Amino acid sequence: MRTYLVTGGAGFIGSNYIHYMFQKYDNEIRIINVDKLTYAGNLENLKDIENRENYTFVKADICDSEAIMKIFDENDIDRVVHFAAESHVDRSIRNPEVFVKTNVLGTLVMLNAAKSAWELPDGTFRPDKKFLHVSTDEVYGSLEEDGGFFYETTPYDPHSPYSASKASSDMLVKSYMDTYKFPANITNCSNNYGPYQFPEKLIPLIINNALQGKKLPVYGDGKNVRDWLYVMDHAKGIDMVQEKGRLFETYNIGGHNEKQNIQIIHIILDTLQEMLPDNDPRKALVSENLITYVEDRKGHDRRYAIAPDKIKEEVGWYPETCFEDGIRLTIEWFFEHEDWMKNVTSGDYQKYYEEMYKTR
Ligand SMILES: Cc1cn([C@H]2C[C@H](O)[C@@H](COP(=O)(O)OP(=O)(O)O[C@H]3O[C@H](CO)[C@@H](O)[C@H](O)[C@H]3O)O2)c(=O)[nH]c1=O
Repeated sequence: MRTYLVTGGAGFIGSNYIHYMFQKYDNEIRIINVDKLTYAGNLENLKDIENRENYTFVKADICDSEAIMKIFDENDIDRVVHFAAESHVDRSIRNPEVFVKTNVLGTLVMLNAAKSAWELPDGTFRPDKKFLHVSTDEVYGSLEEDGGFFYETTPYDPHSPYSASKASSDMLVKSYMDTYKFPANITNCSNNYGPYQFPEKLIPLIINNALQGKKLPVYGDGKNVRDWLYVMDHAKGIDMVQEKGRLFETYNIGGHNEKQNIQIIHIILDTLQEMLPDNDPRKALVSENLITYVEDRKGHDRRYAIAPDKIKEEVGWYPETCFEDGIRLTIEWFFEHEDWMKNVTSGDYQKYYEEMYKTR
């Protein structure tokens, strides 16, 4: 039975990945989930699988090398899938330190722990051990509005403290592959959306605000473009890269679904109107009048878009969920999980929201 060590498995993408893996492999795998449970990590995301015999949760910080080494000492880990990261660009602009600590130093700790557990006396690695580092397309910088794509060969040009920290972590993984032949892959994904996403990110924030008749903040002119990827497609892509991809390679994972932010907001409003029953009082609150243009994000990247070729040709992966279906599934999930949203938006979130949006 293959044993996975998943970091950040209580977060948005990590918890979707764990769900995907149990749906796919059921009792053929074991998953150990290590998560620090920051504001963005939530064990509620894993309620339905927490009692499985082949699942273990460990509360630990990836920067705590002793705690991480202990997991490797006590378990024969076959796969590491490294999600744990500070991920929100706006937060990184206000407080970069924690991004460097978690994303850069945390990745180094994970690399060192896996290396020492997997390395043989002759400097080669135990067969069939693999590390996958989950990263972002933001490391490539920003594209022109009217064309071009990110390729795996595109030079790195990160702009925000967040993307700079992810670029640094990618470089560390690359250095371990180049120097030690450490068995790893890097994936760089586009913007994810779907169940369990924390409402600091555009899509869940707009859904949550619209349902309460709160303003919908649009940064700048609203014409920045993101390439939206349904999170379960991403989870599948990660698994396929790890099992079918060439070791030491980078694979970009994109949604091939470019949309301007303002288009996303209109689609959400239309879909909410369509899905809410006539007798639901929230229906009257959902309105285009809530759209409010606010101060732009500092250094706001204009456009991200990933070329589909490499992962499709080499691994056979492509995004299966069209945006129309993905956004309906997402909204449906938020309708069915009102308590989840209430929980994550109580307490600290209110403070964050007021602080972040008070000048906006
Ligand atoms: C929260 C918020 C965002 N925006 C804009 C800023 C961006 O152009 C776009 C999406 O913003 P965010 O949801 O914060 O996502 P973005 O900055 O693109 O970064 C995401 O996507 C990246 C992948 O591209 C991930 O690596 C990041 O971890 C993830 O946070 O919407 C608004 O106009 N208003 C808002 O209130």
